[in-house]
Amino acid sequence: MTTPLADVAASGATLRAFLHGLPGVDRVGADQRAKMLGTRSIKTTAKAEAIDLAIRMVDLTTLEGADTPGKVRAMCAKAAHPDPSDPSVPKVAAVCVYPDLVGLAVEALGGSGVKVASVATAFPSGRSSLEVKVADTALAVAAGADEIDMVIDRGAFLAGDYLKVYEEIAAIKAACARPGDEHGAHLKVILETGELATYDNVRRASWLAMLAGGDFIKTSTGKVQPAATLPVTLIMLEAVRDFLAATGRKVGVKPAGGIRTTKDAIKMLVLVNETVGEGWLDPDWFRLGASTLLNDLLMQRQKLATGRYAGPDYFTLD
Ligand SMILES: O=C[C@H](O)COP(=O)(O)O
Repeated sequence: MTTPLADVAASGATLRAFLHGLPGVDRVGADQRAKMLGTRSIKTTAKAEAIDLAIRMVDLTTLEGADTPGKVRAMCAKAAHPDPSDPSVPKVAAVCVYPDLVGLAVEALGGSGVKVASVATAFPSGRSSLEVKVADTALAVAAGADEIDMVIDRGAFLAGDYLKVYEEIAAIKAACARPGDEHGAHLKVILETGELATYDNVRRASWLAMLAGGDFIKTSTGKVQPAATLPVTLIMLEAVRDFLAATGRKVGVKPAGGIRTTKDAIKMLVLVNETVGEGWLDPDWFRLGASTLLNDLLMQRQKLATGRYAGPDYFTLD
């Protein structure tokens, strides 16, 4: 007898049986399909729309030990007005920073509509106790983070301790709650696909994160290679599509790490359109986590509008 979806995490054994019962990923098929979709070209008018959509989907990110208040303030200004000389350029979806910089980002972005995302849970390795991870999350939520980007415990996942990973995600989801806010901070669950070894594991980790309550599944921290590849993003998109069909709950997807060019971003949008359709072509359901993509989107946007590139000093540094 199959375990109902609501009960799959009743024990480590039921969870394992469920995750290992998911259909295996055809590796060659996934690579080929992602490659084929990655070669699709789009028309100029569609390209202009795609660039603006991609800008609206960017989680503008800085996750460096050397991040200063000044750098984060400058990034927030850019997030709200990517090109101050052109008010037709849309704002990005969110900025993404370390927990100690959330308060500053909230203040800098006040009223702009740009969300503040914070990494948490001993990012990027995730190697700490659950107590520390919950406290890390609570700090960011209390400082006003709209979104939490947590990392899964890859060590536990690869050792087959799926229940530990599930319970940790559920605990972090609980730490996202905020008094007077029905949903609390949105939880993005970073799988760090570059450490998961197989596409089957990417599918299993996607389901695990969604079953445990993740609002988004995210490929990578940006600190491990390979990061947001097309095949991995494809597998995660298929997972959210199948999860919606099975449970009625829609989950978002965020590829992050190594997305640097307009071409990279448009390939991602084609993948979304062809895999899960227009329902995910929205910043509420699809994000592009990137530290340096925005400038290229702005350059290509201007090239489309004017026929020429701005000089290299035109846009502020990412
Ligand atoms: O979440 C976003 C990533 O950390 C950014 O990675 P990136 O620097 O390769 O764009």
